[in-house]
Amino acid sequence: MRLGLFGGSFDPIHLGHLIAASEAASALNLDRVLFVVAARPPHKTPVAPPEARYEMVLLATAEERRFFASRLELDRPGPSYTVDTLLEARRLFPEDELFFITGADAYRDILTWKEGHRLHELATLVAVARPGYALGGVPVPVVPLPVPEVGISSTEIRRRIAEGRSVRHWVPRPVEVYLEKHGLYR
Ligand SMILES: Nc1ncnc2c1ncn2[C@@H]1O[C@H](COP(=O)(O)OP(=O)(O)OP(=O)(O)O)[C@@H](O)[C@H]1O
Ligand SMILES: O=C(O)c1ccc[n+]([C@@H]2O[C@H](COP(=O)([O-])O)[C@@H](O)[C@H]2O)c1
Repeated sequence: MRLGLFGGSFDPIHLGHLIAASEAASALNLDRVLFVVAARPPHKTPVAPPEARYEMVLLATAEERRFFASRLELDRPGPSYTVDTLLEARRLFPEDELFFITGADAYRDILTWKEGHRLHELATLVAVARPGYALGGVPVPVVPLPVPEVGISSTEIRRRIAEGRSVRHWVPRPVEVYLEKHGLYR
């Protein structure tokens, strides 16, 4: 099995993530993509609690056969280091070929990540394009993946909600309902 792990804070998950994951799945012929919710990202402090971000990922991935929400980093104490996630994934799925997918912008700092210089030995690293960021300039071997440019970010979604503006069509409809129901980011 060719297994993709899409790492992110997902605060909240949005259409930019889903389009990138779908392009990666097609381009790399992935059987499954697990959306790995960074419970305690080492480099930033999410606004919504981990369980809420995970529930939104569950809602957003429910209708796509190949997409799954992953609790790997929620059920592990301490900071959510990618090296620990890849080692655990290799233990859980020893037969699978692993692909770790995230934005090209995130990889530019990869040498500051825990054991960042050796992550490419644990999985094929896939860097999806993001508007405003060049695909090059990553200091370790990665597979660059051009995807349709979607200028949506979680930061912009949180800002719009705080300003009382709609996020209709920025996130899947069930996520929009969840955000309203729980009053997140107001
Ligand atoms: N619109 C997008 N197109 C392509 N990649 C994206 C897009 N939005 C996010 N990504 C990538 O997906 C990964 C996980 O994203 P993350 O959960 O941090 O969302 P984000 O929108 O970047 O959040 P924030 O605005 O809070 O920093 C990141 O590496 C990011 O670069
Ligand atoms: O392992 C680390 O030290 C590390 C440091 C920074 C970021 N990451 C991972 O990079 C991915 C993208 O991060 P972000 O902030 O864009 O959501 C996500 O899976 C993070 O857990 C990992």
